[in-house]
Amino acid sequence: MRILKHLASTRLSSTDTVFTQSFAETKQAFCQNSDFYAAIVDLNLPDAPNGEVVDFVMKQGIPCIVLTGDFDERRRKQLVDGGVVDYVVKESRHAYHYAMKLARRLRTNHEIKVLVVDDSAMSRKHIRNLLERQLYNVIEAEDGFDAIEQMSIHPDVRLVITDFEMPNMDGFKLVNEIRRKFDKRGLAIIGLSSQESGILSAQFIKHGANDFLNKPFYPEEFYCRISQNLEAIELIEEIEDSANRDYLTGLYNRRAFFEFSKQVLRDGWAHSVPVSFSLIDLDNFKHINDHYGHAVGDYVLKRFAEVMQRYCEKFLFARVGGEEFALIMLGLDNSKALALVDGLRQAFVGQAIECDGGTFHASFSGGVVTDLNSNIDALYNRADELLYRAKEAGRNMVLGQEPDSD
Ligand SMILES: Nc1nc2c(ncn2[C@@H]2O[C@H](COP(=O)(O)OP(=O)(O)OP(=O)(O)O)[C@@H](O)[C@H]2O)c(=O)[nH]1
Repeated sequence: MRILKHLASTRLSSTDTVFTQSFAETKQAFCQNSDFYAAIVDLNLPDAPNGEVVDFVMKQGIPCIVLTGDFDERRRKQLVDGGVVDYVVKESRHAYHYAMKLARRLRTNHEIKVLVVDDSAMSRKHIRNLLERQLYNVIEAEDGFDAIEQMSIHPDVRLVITDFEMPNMDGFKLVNEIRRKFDKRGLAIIGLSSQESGILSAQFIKHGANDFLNKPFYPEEFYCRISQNLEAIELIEEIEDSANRDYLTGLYNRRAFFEFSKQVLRDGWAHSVPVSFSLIDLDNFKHINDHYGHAVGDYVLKRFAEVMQRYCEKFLFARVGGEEFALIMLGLDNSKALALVDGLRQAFVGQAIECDGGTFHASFSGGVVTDLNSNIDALYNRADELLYRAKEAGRNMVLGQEPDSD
């Protein structure tokens, strides 16, 4: 219980967790809370020594993870066949981590689309049942052509589980086809086969699959492979996201901004809507650092980022330099974009920044330009000229372009 409480506080910190130590306490907890989304249960409780709690939890319609001290194959099979999400043996600390991780996944699995491709309806149904037990969002396809069509309808599928032997198009060909459009960073593919040939697994992987499972498989093995492959994708996403972010403010960094803004410009051009661009530079920032200290300077940058997140959430923005920020606004003409950035300025100036010596107010200057057909470098240079003029004219102001150049 101590280990579970510790893990819950670190790994499920955003979830309310209720701990019970007997069957009676468990029933009471269900009377008091109607919104549990998962349960981790021990089979042996002082007042319910034979796993009675499992039936009780499952009757409430809650996914149930068994975490037990005994490995009994007959019991394991009975529970897994009966619908528990997983049967985890408390062999090591890792087992507790695994159960917690699984509980955390159950909260978000409904957002993950899994495409199951198999010409056998029975096999599809079996895999669907296993996946739905862990609350995944399942889509089915009965052959390769159907699978390709389903992928075009659901491009947000994160995992494809495909059989090898299928009419019209085998598993290898399908993996090849899918990989033309979807790379390994965003989509995992697991191949399946009941053929004895050991070479199949290597061939599946060479054709672009991430993993392979021989049929028939233990449900636990199936679940381990699924979560491992999905975790690998999520990890890549996290790494990519942190490479795109500025460490101090959490906003996009300069490289990401320049990359993503190309698409915004393309969208503006394709839909013939204006695109406005603003360059923003905090005023007298050297003085803030010199006078209040570098830590306060950092704090000001973070506070500004927060205001920007609130004010500009619909648009793409980033910290593009030390105290320099950029914002690209699809669909706003120059006067609307100017009003938005000036509103941002007023909101920021209105905030008192607290520090050891009391409070002070910081400001920024900005330039806003608009163009339908310009590239990002040209917009940047023109906004920079306006920003320079705003600094020259006394700071704490935002300048738009002359009306006839909109
Ligand atoms: N605290 C802190 N300071 C930074 C960071 N990045 C850049 N700076 C500082 O920001 C200051 C920018 O100074 P300047 O370019 O002279 O501009 P300024 O003082 O804002 O003056 P104007 O732009 O003309 O209003 C420099 O002193 C940099 O060291 C950062 O991440 N944290």
